[in-house]
Parts: sequence; structure tokens; C-alpha cells
Amino acid sequence: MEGLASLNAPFQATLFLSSRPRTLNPPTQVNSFKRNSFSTFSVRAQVDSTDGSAAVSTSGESVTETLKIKEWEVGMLQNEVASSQGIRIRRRPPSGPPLHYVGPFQFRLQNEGNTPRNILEEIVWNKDTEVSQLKERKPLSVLKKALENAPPARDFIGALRAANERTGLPGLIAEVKKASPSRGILRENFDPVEIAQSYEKGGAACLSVLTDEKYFKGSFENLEAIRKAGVKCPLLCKEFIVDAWQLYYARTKGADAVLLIAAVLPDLDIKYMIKICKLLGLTALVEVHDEREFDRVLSIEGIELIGINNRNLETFELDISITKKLLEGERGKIVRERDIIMVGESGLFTPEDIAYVQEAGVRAILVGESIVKQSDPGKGISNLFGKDISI
Ligand SMILES: O=P(O)(O)OC[C@@H](O)[C@@H](O)c1c[nH]c2ccccc12
Repeated sequence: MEGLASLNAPFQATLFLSSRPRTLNPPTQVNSFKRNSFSTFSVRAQVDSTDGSAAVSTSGESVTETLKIKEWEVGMLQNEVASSQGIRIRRRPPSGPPLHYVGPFQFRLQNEGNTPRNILEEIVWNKDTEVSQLKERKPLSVLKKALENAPPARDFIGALRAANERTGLPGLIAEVKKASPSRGILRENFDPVEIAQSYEKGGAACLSVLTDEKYFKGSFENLEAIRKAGVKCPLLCKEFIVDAWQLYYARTKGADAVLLIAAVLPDLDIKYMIKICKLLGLTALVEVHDEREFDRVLSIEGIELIGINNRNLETFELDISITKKLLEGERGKIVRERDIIMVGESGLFTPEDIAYVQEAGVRAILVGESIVKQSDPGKGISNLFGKDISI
């Protein structure tokens, strides 16, 4: 039978036999964990079983178990809300997939519901775990104190507008990027501060610094070091934000802007996070990849900066005509009327690419691979634009 991979019965069995009341079992139907088949029936089944457990349990472990089941229920309901907004990326329930029992054996079935369906989902699930661990070490109260010593936030959008006006070309957000899951290692000899300084000299308006370690080989140390080295370009913290705590964390590390990905965050989360960004002086770059995400984001009040990612983060497919397609017609008109700055992201390599996305309506671009791979990244900027934009 497929999926009995993580059967860890012998060890768990002792635990189970010694203290676990049988009535604590979460619903055993495997399908109930699948987002789309999460039926009212299965909710009721869990509630019944947890109620039952409360009645019989006196031990601490039972209470923990009950809480875990409740957390799991909330996680599933959050996924339902996200799904209704067309978000395909599911959030992992905080306590992980439910356990199943056969006699004294306890195991987890690997199935569609508890295995990430694509790389973006895997990254987000991993980030959820990572953030909950970091949060324990640095609770919000600690971060709020640390904010007092954070360097002041700088005007990210102002820098992009100024560069666009000065050069007549899209303002450049140059990305300090060592690797990516789709391209592997981009640069072996990677000195983040040197790269950042070279970008600044080459005429970048802002910088983007990847902070995800596991998939992009980035770090918050890189962000902090670049800020501390005196680089004047405002800094985007390029992270997978799943929790408002990360906004505070990014600010304490010297970020001036953060990325919010519409494929990951439901509308309410984006609205809430934009409010917190404003409180902290952070600029939010909200990223979209298709019409539905773009429409959702356009309906949110206070949006000033939207990125169109030409790369699909679920499949890695790259197509720069996405920027053009999304800015055609009514959406482009709304953007111009509201003076929203659009950023063309990913897959830009040549002066022709730049001209193409500029023609489509972007006033800024976000570029990593094509410039970070050059031995002199600052010169890479001149190659990208077909001219020196530092003067
Ligand atoms: O290296 P490229 O193709 O020039 O892409 C840069 C940037 O757009 C890309 O890194 C990116 C855009 N949105 C993201 C979200 C997460 C991780 C990475 C990204």
C-alpha cells in the first residue's frame, strides 16, 4: 500500500499503550485531510472524538492531543478560505498531519493531503515550521524592543521613481542571489557585501536580498551585513512571508521593504500585513502571477507597488509575456490612474527584454540571475540595459 512510508510503530506503540486513551483518535478516514474533500461530516467526527477525549482525559498528554486536533481543524478551515480565493498553496496545519491508529500502532499515511504538491508549497510549509521555531526564540515583545535600535527605514518607492525619472528606464531592483531551486548555484564565489556595493556603483536604485537559507542559500546575516556596510540603496527582504512576525524581524535586520506573495497569502492576510508594514515604515511589494491574483491585489486599499513575476513559482515556467498580458486593457488603466508602480520580475536578460516590459507598462524591474552571474555585477547592469545607467 502506497504511503505507509513513515510508519514508526514500534517506538510509538509503547507510548500509546501506556497512556493514550483510545477515544482520542482523530478521524481515521485518510481523505478527510484532503482540502477539497474536507466535509462537514469529518469536522463533526473530530469534534465528537475530541469532546469524548475531554470527558475521559485527566492526563496532560490528552489535553495536548486535544489542542493539536483543534489546531488541525483551524488549519483546515484556513485552507478552505484560501481555496475560495483561488489560492492553490495550502498551509500545513501547525501540528502536522493527523495520526492514524491500527490497534496499538500509530502512523502517518503519506497522501496528497500531507505531502507538498509543488516546490512553492514545500517552501511555504518549511517556512511555517522555521518561523514557529524562530518565534519561540525571539517573541514579538523582544522584536518590538529591538526595533528601537533598527536603522531607519528608507524610501523604497521614492528611489525607484527617482531612478526611472533620471534614466528614462525602469528603476532597477538588483538581486543578491546565490542560488535558486530552479537554477541551482548561480555564483560560487559569493560575497554579498561586495556584490551589493558593485550593484550600487552600477546604478541600481534598490537591492533585493534573499534571506531564505534552505532553498536560495540566502540569509538575514547577508541583509544585515549589507545594511551595516553603508550601502545606500533601500533593501527589499526577499523572503517567503507567512506570518506578520516576519515583518518585524525583517525590519530589525535593516529591511526597507518586504515581499508579499499573493499566491500564498489570502486577501485578509495581505490587508493586515500592509497595515503592519505601514506602521513599521516598510514598503510592501505585492507579487502576482496571473489575472486572478492581480485583481485580488488591485481590490486592496493602499497598494502602491505590485510585482508581476514572470516565473510561475509552482512549475518554474518562465514567460516574460506574462507582464505584458497582465497590463493590457482595464488593469493597465487602473494602474495608471492610481499611479501604482509596477515591477517586472524574473527572466530579464537583455536590453530588448527591458524595452519589452517597459513598453508593457512597468516602471521598475527586479533582476537576479543575469547580473549576479557576471564577474563584475555592476558591469552586468550596463550589459543588461545596453548602456551605463550609473550616471
Ligand atoms: O533571477 P531572475 O530570473 O532575474 O529573478 C529575480 C527575481 O524576480 C526572483 O528571484 C523572484 C521573484 N519573486 C520571487 C519570489 C520568491 C523567490 C524568488 C523570486
